[in-house]
Amino acid sequence: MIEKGLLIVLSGPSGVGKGTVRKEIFSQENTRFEYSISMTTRAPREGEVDGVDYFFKSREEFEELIKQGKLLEYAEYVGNYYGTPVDYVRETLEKGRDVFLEIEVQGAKQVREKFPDGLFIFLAPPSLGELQNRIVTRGTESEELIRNRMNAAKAEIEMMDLYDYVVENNKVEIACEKVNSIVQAEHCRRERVEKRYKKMLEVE
Ligand SMILES: Nc1ncnc2c1ncn2[C@@H]1O[C@H](COP(=O)(O)OP(=O)(O)OP(=O)(O)O)[C@@H](O)[C@H]1O
Ligand SMILES: Nc1nc2c(ncn2[C@@H]2O[C@H](COP(=O)(O)O)[C@@H](O)[C@H]2O)c(=O)[nH]1
Repeated sequence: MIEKGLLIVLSGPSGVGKGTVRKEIFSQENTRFEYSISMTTRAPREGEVDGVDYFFKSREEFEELIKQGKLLEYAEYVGNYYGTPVDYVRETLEKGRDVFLEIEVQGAKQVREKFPDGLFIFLAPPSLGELQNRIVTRGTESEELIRNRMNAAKAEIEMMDLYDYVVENNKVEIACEKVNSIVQAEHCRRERVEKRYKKMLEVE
């Protein structure tokens, strides 16, 4: 069996705290994941840096990437394209490194079809009221965009059953601990399967 990295997908509605949880996990010294930077046609927010937060693209550039098959998944979300670069993900997994995607649910569904062995975690808000409160407090979206994102959130929350795990983001540190534990448990499970498989091959 070829040793490959684990594909970890963190998904959930806008404003639930995916970015906050991901940044906290990546700031921890023992983190072994590689973050896949997404492509988007959304305009950069204040402080966002091209190649760090996203690869910012025009619609034409993005549609060209779709045509060339350069995206593992992509979705049109509230008027903008978002997508995951396929080469980076495949090359990093081949090196045996874990890849961490932070994406919305339409994209996560596509990844599940291509990587059924991935680990899919849904980050859930304590309530819709708190979700709205977080998007409003972040202060990055207009009232209209907040309404659109909240409408999308209701449909996204209905999809949480499709995930391997649901983690409620009430306290950031606890949500991070849970995500880390889920990943660790998945690695242990894989090691056990691998050992059993090797043993079986020895016997034959
Ligand atoms: N557990 C939490 N308790 C209170 N506030 C939180 C919590 N987690 C995140 N936040 C705040 O909620 C807001 C949204 O968080 P964040 O930007 O990480 O969400 P997101 O899911 O990545 O959003 P998007 O999908 O739109 O990128 C931020 O202002 C963040 O500081
Ligand atoms: N399907 C994908 N969704 C993505 C990707 N990168 C980010 N996202 C998600 O889009 C929404 C909106 O993001 P924002 O930065 O404009 O707030 C959010 O849920 C992100 O997680 C991607 O590559 N593919």
